[in-house]
Amino acid sequence: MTGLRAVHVRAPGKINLTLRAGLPREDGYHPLETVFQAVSLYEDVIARPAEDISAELHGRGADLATGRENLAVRAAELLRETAGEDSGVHLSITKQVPVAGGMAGGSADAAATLIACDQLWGTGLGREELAELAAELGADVPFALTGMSAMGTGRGDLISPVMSRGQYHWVLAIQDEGLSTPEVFAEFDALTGDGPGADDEDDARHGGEVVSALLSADPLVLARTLHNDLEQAAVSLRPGLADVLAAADRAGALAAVVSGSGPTVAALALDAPHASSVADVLRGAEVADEIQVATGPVPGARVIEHVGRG
Ligand SMILES: C[C@](O)(CO)[C@H](O)COP(=O)(O)OP(=O)(O)OC[C@H]1O[C@@H](n2ccc(N)nc2=O)[C@H](O)[C@@H]1O
Ligand SMILES: Nc1ncnc2c1ncn2[C@@H]1O[C@H](COP(=O)(O)OP(=O)(O)OP(=O)(O)O)[C@@H](O)[C@H]1O
Repeated sequence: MTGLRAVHVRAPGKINLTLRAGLPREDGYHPLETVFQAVSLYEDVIARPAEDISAELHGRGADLATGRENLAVRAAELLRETAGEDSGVHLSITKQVPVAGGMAGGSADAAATLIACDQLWGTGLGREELAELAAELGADVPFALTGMSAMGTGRGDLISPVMSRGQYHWVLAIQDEGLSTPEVFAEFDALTGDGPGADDEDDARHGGEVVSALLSADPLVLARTLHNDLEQAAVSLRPGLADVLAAADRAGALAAVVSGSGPTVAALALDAPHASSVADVLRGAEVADEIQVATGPVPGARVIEHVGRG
């Protein structure tokens, strides 16, 4: 124990700029090649010393489970066990990232919790060991630690940072009712059969295109590279998403793509004023429950405040 009274950590949601998925492996996971960008919708976790591990949720997640079903609680338990710690923590989590929205909100909670508890308990584990725990918790958790822009391979959990120039402006079309990630992957399998997958020659080229687009700082160049292999599966489960994609196009977005397993649609704009005008048009089109603007890339899970000893 460090004697700290509280640690506040913030972690971002993500968009998959490009995502290529292959055929399922023996463990059921799909090999991925994806380029992530962390965006300015955040999860805030405040960790305070307590006897046991518990959580309370505010914002979007107010009705989510606060027991072991919660990925943040599992993150605290895993860290406690790994570090041989015997103290507990109370987690106060404020969610901005849509729940089950394909933007990895639960993963951001888990990443923020690992950092917050590590600081609170003074576990002495390094960033690399925390990244290993992150991968145990879920495929999207390691990226939430790293943030910015990165390539994800393996299950999407092997992260290599990617250079990016400039800020990109996004309009996010958010739905109240989420999609289940395993169901979207199962629909992807049903639609692809044993067709081509991530080990296609084209795929490596595609990831490379996004990487050079990010160096250009030009949203028009990035727009041409957005792609998601899971989009068709998400649209098949939620046909209304086709209307969102079409409405984003009509609203003048440079390009739009379903993020990860959906249902959030991310539409790329030229700059901040353009994002605000695309957002207004999309609100008027009434194709989503909520429209938000966000920018990226932004940093991964980081400490905002330590509340001192005393
Ligand atoms: C769709 C993405 O958001 C893209 O970044 C991620 O691949 C999903 O990552 P995640 O939600 O952290 O996924 P996990 O919690 O590890 O896995 C949930 C379920 O999603 C499916 N899953 C996930 C990742 C992956 N590479 N292949 C999969 O098939 C599996 O059915 C798995 O049981
Ligand atoms: N802290 C948490 N926040 C949100 N969901 C959580 C959390 N812990 C567990 N869950 C469960 O996980 C499910 C998906 O969570 P999440 O919001 O991370 O979805 P997602 O953004 O689609 O994830 P991904 O993009 O990583 O697939 C939720 O429906 C919920 O049941």
